[in-house]
Amino acid sequence: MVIKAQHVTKIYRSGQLRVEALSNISLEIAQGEMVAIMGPSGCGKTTLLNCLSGLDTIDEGDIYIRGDNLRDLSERERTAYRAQHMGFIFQDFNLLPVLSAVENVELPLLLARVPSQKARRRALEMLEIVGLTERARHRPAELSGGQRQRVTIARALVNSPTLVWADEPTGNLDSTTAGDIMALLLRLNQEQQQTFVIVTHALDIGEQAHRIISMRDGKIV
Ligand SMILES: Nc1ncnc2c1ncn2[C@@H]1O[C@H](COP(=O)(O)OP(=O)(O)OP(=O)(O)O)[C@@H](O)[C@H]1O
Repeated sequence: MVIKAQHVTKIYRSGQLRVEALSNISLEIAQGEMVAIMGPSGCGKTTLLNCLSGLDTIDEGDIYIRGDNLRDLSERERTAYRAQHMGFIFQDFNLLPVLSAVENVELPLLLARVPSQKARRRALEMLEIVGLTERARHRPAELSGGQRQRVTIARALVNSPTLVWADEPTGNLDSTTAGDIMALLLRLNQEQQQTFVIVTHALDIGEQAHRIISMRDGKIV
């Protein structure tokens, strides 16, 4: 199992308020699986993704990524682990506005000290895979929403992560573009055996995954 969660509870506290966002969640996700996390607004989907990926900490339970208990890793180790083994696709893109598409995509490689020529080659390869070769020199502001999302995907996958986390990857795209993006993720999942965990509201997107994890009120149902 690539991911194993056992009895995970996550509580948000602010002042007197206490929200149990995850209640006693246990799950397993296998290498190469594409899993969709679905459920109504506020049920804890984003929280689950943030906790499983180690972006956020949990209050009770254990999360194992490829056998390593996240609890046993320091903040710095978890950050390094994410940089090496994980890719993130979020809805608000997080692209750097002053960099071109290819510069945005090669950034994770340069941060990992890959030589610049090699990084550029690999970034252009990824842009070709997502069908954006012609837009490589454009900045995010000069791209459409769907094109920006494809740059985000190229950047998330450029260092061949074993695990890819996507939070509403098609959230603000029209249904045709959303379908194209999902087809792209499915193809990459098949070709490269990467594991995908996708949070989505859209049933037509979720149904294309290998498995749907349904949540309600912080629990898996
Ligand atoms: N930083 C926070 N502090 C306090 N409560 C929070 C915080 N983040 C989320 N919550 C609460 O935790 C619960 C789960 O939120 P989460 O964002 O995980 O839900 P979601 O299923 O992703 O929702 P949506 O589909 O609307 O994005 C909600 O009740 C939310 O209000």
